[in-house]
Amino acid sequence: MLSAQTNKRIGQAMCDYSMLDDGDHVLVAVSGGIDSLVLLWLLQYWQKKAPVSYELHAVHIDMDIWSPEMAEPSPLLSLAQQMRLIGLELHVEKSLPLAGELRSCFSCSKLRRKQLFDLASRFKCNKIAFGHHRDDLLETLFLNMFYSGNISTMVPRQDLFEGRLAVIRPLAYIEKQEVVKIAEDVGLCAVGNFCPLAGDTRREEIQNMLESIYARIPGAKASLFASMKNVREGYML
Ligand SMILES: Nc1ncnc2c1ncn2[C@@H]1O[C@H](COP(=O)(O)OP(=O)(O)OP(=O)(O)O)[C@@H](O)[C@H]1O
Repeated sequence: MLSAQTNKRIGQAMCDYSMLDDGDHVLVAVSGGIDSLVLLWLLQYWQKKAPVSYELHAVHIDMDIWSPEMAEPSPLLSLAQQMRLIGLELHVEKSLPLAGELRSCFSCSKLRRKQLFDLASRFKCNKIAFGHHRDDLLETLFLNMFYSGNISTMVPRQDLFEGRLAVIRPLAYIEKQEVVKIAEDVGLCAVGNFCPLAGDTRREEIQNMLESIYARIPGAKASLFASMKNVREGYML
């Protein structure tokens, strides 16, 4: 189900950033997208063979976008089906209202992040796992350079609140296509995304740009990824 190479890369990321420790309680943020479903399956799969013992708490924030008039089934029903396949319970929490703010990807994800942090504290979790992978990290690097004028990305591990909580991204070293392959092998399916704002056009633009670079320059993706670990500060402005 997990190729040796993919397994090795996930293990390397876990090890490089000490992602899991004995006694950890990990809140796994499950959107219903394929990345976080694979993440949850994977953390459960690793639980059986990891040298450390940890607990998983799968949590979904219901963004309350679906309505019965929509042609497709409720995402919560589809999500319940995926959870049966994984064999874990899912805690579903209604999203907090966006107080006076216009709905945008930025405002929704900021609020969701805060809500997940609060839930981690409520469930006594010391880690939160997100489903971001290597392609997400690379795209964010370019998004930040092109639109915010800084060189940064999402890190595989980020310690917050004086170390009381750590955000971890166990898929940080594997590519989207490896995530999709795991999903196919396990039989996981992404749940429909009904957000009218779905499809981040800036991110899509960067994705297209990177895809065309990867197609033209062999090894460019690996090299770009390696460069994030090899910043020569003395040669920056
Ligand atoms: N509604 C949600 N409830 C819980 N966690 C979420 C939710 N939306 C996003 N997340 C978390 O944030 C991560 C990144 O969010 P993003 O919006 O990029 O996800 P996505 O592309 O919709 O789904 P996925 O990353 O699971 O394929 C997800 O992998 C997941 O861990």
